[in-house]
Amino acid sequence: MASGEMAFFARPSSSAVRIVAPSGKEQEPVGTKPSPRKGPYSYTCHICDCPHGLTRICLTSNLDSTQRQCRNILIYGSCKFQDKGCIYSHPSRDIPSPAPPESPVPAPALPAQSVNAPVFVPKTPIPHPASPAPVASQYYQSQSSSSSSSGAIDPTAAAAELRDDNDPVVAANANAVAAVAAVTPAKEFIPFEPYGMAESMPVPEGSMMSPYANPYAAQDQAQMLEYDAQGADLFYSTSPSFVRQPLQYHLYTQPRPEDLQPRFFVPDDIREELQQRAENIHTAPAPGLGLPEELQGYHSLIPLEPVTGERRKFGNWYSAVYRATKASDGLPYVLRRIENFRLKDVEAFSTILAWRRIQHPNIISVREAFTTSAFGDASLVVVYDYHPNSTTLSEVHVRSKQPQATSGRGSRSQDRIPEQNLLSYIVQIASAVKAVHDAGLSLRIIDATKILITGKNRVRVGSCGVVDVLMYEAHQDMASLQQEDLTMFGKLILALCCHHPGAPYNPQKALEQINRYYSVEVKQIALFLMGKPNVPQGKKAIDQIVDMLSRQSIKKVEEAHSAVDRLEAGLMSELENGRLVRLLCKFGFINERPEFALDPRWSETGDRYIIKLFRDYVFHQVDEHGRPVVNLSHVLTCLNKLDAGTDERIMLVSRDEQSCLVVTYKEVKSCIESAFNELGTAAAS
Ligand SMILES: Nc1ncnc2c1ncn2[C@@H]1O[C@H](COP(=O)(O)OP(=O)(O)OP(=O)(O)O)[C@@H](O)[C@H]1O
Repeated sequence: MASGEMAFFARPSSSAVRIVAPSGKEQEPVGTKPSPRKGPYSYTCHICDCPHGLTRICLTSNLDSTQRQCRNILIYGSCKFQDKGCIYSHPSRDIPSPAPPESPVPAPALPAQSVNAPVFVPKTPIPHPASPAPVASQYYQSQSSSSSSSGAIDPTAAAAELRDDNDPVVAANANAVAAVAAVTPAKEFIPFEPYGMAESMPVPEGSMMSPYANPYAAQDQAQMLEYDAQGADLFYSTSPSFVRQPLQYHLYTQPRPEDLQPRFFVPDDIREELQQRAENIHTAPAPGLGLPEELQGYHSLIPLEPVTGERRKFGNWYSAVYRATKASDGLPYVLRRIENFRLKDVEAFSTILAWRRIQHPNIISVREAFTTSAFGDASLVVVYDYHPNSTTLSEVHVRSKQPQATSGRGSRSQDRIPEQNLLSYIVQIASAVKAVHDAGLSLRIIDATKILITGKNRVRVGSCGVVDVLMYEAHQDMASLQQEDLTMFGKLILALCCHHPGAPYNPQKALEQINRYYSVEVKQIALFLMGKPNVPQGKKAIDQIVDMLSRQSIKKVEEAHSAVDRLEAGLMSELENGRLVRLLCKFGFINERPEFALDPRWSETGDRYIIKLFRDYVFHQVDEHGRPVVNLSHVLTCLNKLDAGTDERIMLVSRDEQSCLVVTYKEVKSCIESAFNELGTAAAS
């Protein structure tokens, strides 16, 4: 850790604060303990030996105490000890409480309006001039280490000590301490530039790369934009009219200390996946596609496959797939449209009701079905759950052409499917088939183009119920339909093993391929599904496959449990972040509030002043060169200690560096709670 950072974590060994006389005045030798009433600078800390007996905060000053206004007036608005021996001056009770200490305003070189203007900060670091570089923070840094042994910390002594120095540069700095503190860059707005810091950050030992490196740095812009534009040119005759910046999935948590990663942030791969899905849901429909604006309560239709080129068929019917938003719940759904379908019997929809009851992790849920003329023809539409960023098994493993989904996961793998992945697919599909057969239904189509990969090795069978409506008139026997399901399942395995859709039509060659690359287990399953039943009743059953897969099923259950554990751990880390965000929201409600309860200085006085100083301590630290310290680990550490309300003490220094308060996190926490409760009570009344 950089030495500048260490200063943040330096823990004062004592809360005693020595008051030092300004130069030119006589100073009592350190160690003597005169009566607090005797001399202007000869008293010790409120905490250890003050007449107030305060144990909460320690206030310091280097002014004459008889002239100096009591800080309790400044902070609490009143002093309990005003008539009981407090040595400071108290204004008449009729006079309103003065404002808290303010930073000295530097000589007005700029018009008043410019004071609050955003500060321009060049992106490239500007070399700091020799003077006035070593300012107060540098002093604190050295003092904090020495003070930990002496037990005395005195920020105002910085100026005094610097003045004593013969070095004219340092002496000039001493005069500039207060002014510099007033215009310290800590108050400036510095745009957060995570990757801008990469060069200055140390690379942890043993790390393969800088923890602050942009994970996308290797990708060139064109590559990233390809993701952005993917599908748009392919799918739409007119290109989308908007320009969108490519999303950098890891931008928001960089830079971050590597050791904090597992505890405070969801793993990169999971976050990227979830963000891609969220982004996928919010893609807007391209104009000029001639799609209906509204359709039985669905709007914002967007095609999920190319609208130009070869028309897609579903059996004998032309078909199209759209994503649409349902007006009643605002969620995205998939509409599978079958063109030019004339429904002869509304009873055909009865099977859709049966499908709606099937909720299975490997089946895409069926929501509803209806007919519509909104497309200009008589269309059948079946509505399914939408799984963003998914792609079909065919696109990834079977089909010879390039993937064409709006935003599918990964491109087609030319490689053989690893045995474990293949078995995982087989177990999941067998589970789906079993659920459907147990419900007295049949899938009627088990094909690589209709099975979606919706996550890592996660498949779901789709397009359920459509064939039931289309073929309702045929009144086919359910038992034989289920037998057909099993045969189709076997064909699918052959197609996947050979990653070719024509493989099932040359089973001999396909089995040779399986022999070469896969285990006997896979071959036996494929043979059983494709072959003739060898059971007395003359029928194959999905339960037989489930039995054959029992060993694999146990493995997959274990893997699924591990995956759940991993996700829960990720969720847990975000849970912590949620806690910190709530804390930051409280800060936001309290700090810099312009007016509350008719008091324009509410957020600057009383407990709120401590909160303001704590905010500065957490976020507005500067290093020895006056540069802002953007140190996430400092922020997280402070906020966690605050949330826990620890007894650890920290020293809060006012912006003018004229006073400091030594408080515990517990005390800051209670200040925040009381200030926030005040706001909450007022909001509720
Ligand atoms: N429920 C769904 N959620 C998300 N995307 C889906 C869903 N159903 C289908 N899709 C996507 O819609 C696209 C088109 O689906 P479709 O079933 O027509 O597949 P296909 O590969 O084009 O098959 P075909 O060649 O038979 O048309 C696919 O890329 C698929 O990823």
